[in-house]
Amino acid sequence: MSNSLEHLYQISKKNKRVIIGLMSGTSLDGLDIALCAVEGSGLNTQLKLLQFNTVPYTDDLKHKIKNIFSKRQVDLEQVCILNAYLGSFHADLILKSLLQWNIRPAEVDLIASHGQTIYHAPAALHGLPGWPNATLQIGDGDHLAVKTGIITVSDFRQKHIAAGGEGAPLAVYGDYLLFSQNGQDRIMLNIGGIANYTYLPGDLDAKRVFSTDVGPGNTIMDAYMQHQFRDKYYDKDGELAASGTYNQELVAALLDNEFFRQPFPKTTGPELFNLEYLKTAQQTANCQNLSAANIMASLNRFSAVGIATAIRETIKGGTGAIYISGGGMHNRLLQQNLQELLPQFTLSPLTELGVNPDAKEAVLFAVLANECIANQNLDLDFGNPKIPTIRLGKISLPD
Ligand SMILES: Nc1ncnc2c1ncn2[C@@H]1O[C@H](COP(=O)(O)OP(=O)(O)OP(=O)(O)O)[C@@H](O)[C@H]1O
Ligand SMILES: CC(=O)N[C@H]1[C@@H]2OC[C@@H](O2)[C@@H](O)[C@@H]1O[C@H](C)C(=O)O
Repeated sequence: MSNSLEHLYQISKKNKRVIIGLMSGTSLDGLDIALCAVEGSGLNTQLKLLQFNTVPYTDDLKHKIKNIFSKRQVDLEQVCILNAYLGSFHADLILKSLLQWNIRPAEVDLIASHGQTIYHAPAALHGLPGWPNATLQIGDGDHLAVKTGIITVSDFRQKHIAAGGEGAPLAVYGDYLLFSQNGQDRIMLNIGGIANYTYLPGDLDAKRVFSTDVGPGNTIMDAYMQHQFRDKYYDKDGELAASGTYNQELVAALLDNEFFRQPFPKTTGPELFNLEYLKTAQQTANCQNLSAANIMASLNRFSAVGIATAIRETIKGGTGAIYISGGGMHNRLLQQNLQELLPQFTLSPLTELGVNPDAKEAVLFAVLANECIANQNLDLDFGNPKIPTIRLGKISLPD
């Protein structure tokens, strides 16, 4: 057996693994690096976050990714180059973080790399009869494995599609394993560029568990801020939106899309929710001349209503606990809007469950890599063809 294969086999037999989870999401703000100690697997998984870093991308890198991100036509040479570049660059960022944390690469068992989504095209979005769900993440795992010397699991979404899903949300697996609680209905809400949540019923019935995207979190707000104000990437603390008033007609027009009528679970992305989407809604609502503050207030309300409506549909007439993660939890107006729209629910930051909310998605990928490598059957069955019971990810060996 080769050294790497032997090493992989040894790691698969371990009961405790040190795993680095990586996430670079649709907001393109940087790379989240979560160093995790994972014990056990499946329903016996215990996870401790040992270290966490977010390394912001430079404006130049953001610009280069944006040029090929969620666009139907791009420069294919740039896609090809960025695929190799991001893999290798993420490896550099890991090595720097490990140095900072005083940890040798040999102490790490696995890297779990999400990569950078550059296009997400579920069939419901591309609408081409007979063509499959599809999604594309770049930043190849081989570059991470070779440069760091650490076995890398990456490209988690393809097998999900191959097995009947849409390639997302993958949060369902980790959320179920880490956060299910007997006796409490939970919504694990993540507000990134796109907002999604996992429903965890208090009776722990896996057949009722699901994760779904619910529409925009920050993505249109961010796009509008960046377009309107060259030096602003997002509406810090929701201040601009809070200085305006939302326009009811515009909010209604924003909500009037087939995506909101599709059943759960469903997925989406900035391929749909972008500035063009806003422009069309403004035309429908006949409100092209709103101030920037009023547009931001409307977009903020739109995100909140989309999220709240989906949650109320999931836990009909009930109450429950909502644990929030993702950058949108720092947007005060969005939080106020959500609390107003969901008066029967308790909204808390994920910190309350002992996990850094900014680290959550990176942590969830560490859990997926752990499941991929664990020398045990996957003891998960959601009974939902869109949430396949399958090990996800591709394994890259360093030599
Ligand atoms: N202080 C803040 N005030 C308002 N918004 C904030 C603040 N901090 C972060 N955000 C928002 O959060 C976004 C980043 O969130 P996050 O990193 O969770 O998204 P992501 O992981 O890239 O997206 P996704 O989960 O869709 O892949 C920023 O682009 C911004 O819109
Ligand atoms: C294709 C893709 O990258 N989707 C992301 C995105 O960001 C949030 C939402 O849209 C979610 O569906 C998914 O990420 C999380 C981590 C998931 O798969 O659960």
